[in-house]
Amino acid sequence: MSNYSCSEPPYNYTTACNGEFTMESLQVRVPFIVTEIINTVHRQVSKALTTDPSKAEDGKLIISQLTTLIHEMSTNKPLTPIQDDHIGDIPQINSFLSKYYQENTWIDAPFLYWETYLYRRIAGIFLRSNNFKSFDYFADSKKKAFLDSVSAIAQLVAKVDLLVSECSETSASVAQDTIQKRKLVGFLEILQISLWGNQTDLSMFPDLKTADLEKMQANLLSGDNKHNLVSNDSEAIFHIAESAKADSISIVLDNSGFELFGDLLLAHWLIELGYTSKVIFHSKNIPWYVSDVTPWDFSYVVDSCANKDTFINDTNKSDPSFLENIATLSTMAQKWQSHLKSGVWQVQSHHFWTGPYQYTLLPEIAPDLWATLSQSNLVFFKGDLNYRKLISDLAWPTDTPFVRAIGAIADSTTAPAIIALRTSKAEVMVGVDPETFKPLDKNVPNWKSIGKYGVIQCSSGRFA
Ligand SMILES: O=P(O)(O)OC[C@H]1O[C@](O)(CO)[C@@H](O)[C@@H]1O
Repeated sequence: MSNYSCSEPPYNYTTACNGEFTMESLQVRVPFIVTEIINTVHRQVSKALTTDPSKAEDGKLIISQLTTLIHEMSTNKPLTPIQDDHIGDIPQINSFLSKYYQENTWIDAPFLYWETYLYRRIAGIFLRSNNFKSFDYFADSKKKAFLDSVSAIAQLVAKVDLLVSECSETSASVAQDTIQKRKLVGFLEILQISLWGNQTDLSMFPDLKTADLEKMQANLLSGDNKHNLVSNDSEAIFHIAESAKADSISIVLDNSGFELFGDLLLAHWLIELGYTSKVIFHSKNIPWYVSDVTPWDFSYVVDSCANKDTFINDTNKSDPSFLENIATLSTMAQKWQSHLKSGVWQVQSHHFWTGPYQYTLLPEIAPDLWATLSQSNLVFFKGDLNYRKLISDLAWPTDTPFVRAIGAIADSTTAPAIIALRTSKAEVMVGVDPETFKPLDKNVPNWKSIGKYGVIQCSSGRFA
């Protein structure tokens, strides 16, 4: 029996309650993603047939388990316990499943639950194999989307480098309040870069073409996206950042590639302008929602940026301004590499991030992680899934205050400032004024789930 009600908001956001988008996800979008994984493994099997028969057999077994999974989804079977793969989190996930969602089928279960269940179950299929334990079935698409972003990356690095140097100017001829204004303007820009990078997510757009990616990035570069920001606490965030130098700031990452690049620029800004002495990046430890960052992706992106050859090809090799930007990027990324060596930047992974839990449960389910996050003054949560978990994926009325929706982790005596940078790809949203959302409700079909609108929201926690 499910423990939610579809009749009165706020209710759990489920396929059963919310027809169109979740149903489309269950029947089309997500099966497409699983089918792409099957195709990827199939290519591995074909290669291994003559050279490594045991790998080929292993691959075939994986394909059959993935096929079973698609069949269970399409025939709306109950969500069965996940087989243990011994990385440590499955018993807790299964007991959560049996406590709250026993006997739920795919359609009954909350969208948040069945989708996280699916990605965790897929990871288990690979982790339990002999030859594919550390195989990242999403690696190729993540790499491609990153390399396709070259033009936007080159332009953004130049922009951020300039903003940092303008804000760091120490000459007596520039008044302090001018520097302060520049810092505010720069901070607002950086937040926008990190926010809109979240549009380029390969689970929402699994078939993302280079031209579509470039179009999204062009909207970010031109500033057009700013009109689609429906809730914006950026100035409040700036004042919290300014009010006290933090020992650490945390960024709970979402997608690799272009979005991660924007997050690295945010971290660069925070260190260069002295807002903190340490940035902790929180990544996933298994392939997740197609393009989420794993520690491997993190190193790949930083190292690729440090290496000038990554982006230079026959088309751009004689473009002087491009080459200048790539040189700037390389210098900046070499600094990032040394931050990673010295611990100024740290990448941490925790099982909690790939569980099904809403973040009100963070202190209870992962007290160690919550202790780390609480030591940071600011914790940035990137993207749609983190946002849904922050607000327990409930269909709150759209003008519910963000602080109310995130519940206990907004505690005003102990909690860090919690910041959401999210482009909206699901029907749940809070903290938007009626004069903003009412016209959208009326005029833009499915405006909350099309990935075009964004929010920058903040709970001030102990800085209230
Ligand atoms: O990468 P993000 O921003 O978390 O987006 C992924 C989310 O968007 C969706 O496509 C729709 O909610 C889900 O796959 C997932 O919740």
